[in-house]
Amino acid sequence: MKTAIGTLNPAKVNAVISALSNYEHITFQSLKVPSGVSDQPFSDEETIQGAINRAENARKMELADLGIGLEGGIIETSQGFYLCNWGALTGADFAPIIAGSARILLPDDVGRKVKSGIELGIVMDEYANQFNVSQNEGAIGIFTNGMVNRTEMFTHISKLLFGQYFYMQNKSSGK
Ligand SMILES: O=P(O)(O)OP(=O)(O)OP(=O)(O)OC[C@H]1O[C@@H](n2cnc3c(O)ncnc32)[C@H](O)[C@@H]1O
Ligand SMILES: [Mg+2]
Repeated sequence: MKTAIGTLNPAKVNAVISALSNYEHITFQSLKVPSGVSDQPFSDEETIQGAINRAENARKMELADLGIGLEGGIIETSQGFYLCNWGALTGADFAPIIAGSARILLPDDVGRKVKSGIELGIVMDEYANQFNVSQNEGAIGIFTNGMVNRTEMFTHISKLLFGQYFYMQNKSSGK
């Protein structure tokens, strides 16, 4: 079963592949696609929409059976700014399957810089004095001292997505 992944970011691609490593009948193709939302989504709603758009764009461009989209964003609450990440799994004959991940509070100065219009990836490189944080451990890796990295978090989302898909398949085939 051919699945198109709507990104070339290795932190995301490796996450999807590792989540499905025991399912050999599922093959993957990754490609860069438009998310249809801002480069830095700023609400759950916008982040979810970005994930759905990536999944659908990837599926259609690759003529694949399934499309998967993973999108990172930030939300503002009365407690401060939180990192949020969402994923979507789509196919021609079912409504998008959605899943979100754990969220953590960001330092206020990081959140405010993102709110002022700078992408989190850029803010994080400067904050951590590193290069390409978003393609490696991610903000979540930096702020959890490496205990949960971005790939691990997206692996969890990928399992939540495909798990729901397999459940739906089994249910409709009466298993
Ligand atoms: O190539 P794509 O798939 O777009 O990967 P990306 O790293 O840009 O990731 P997103 O578009 O999903 O995330 C939106 C922005 O938020 C940043 N971002 C999101 N989560 C992050 C994290 O955990 N660590 C660092 N940057 C993060 C990311 O770098 C982008 O600037
Ligand atoms: Mg991006």
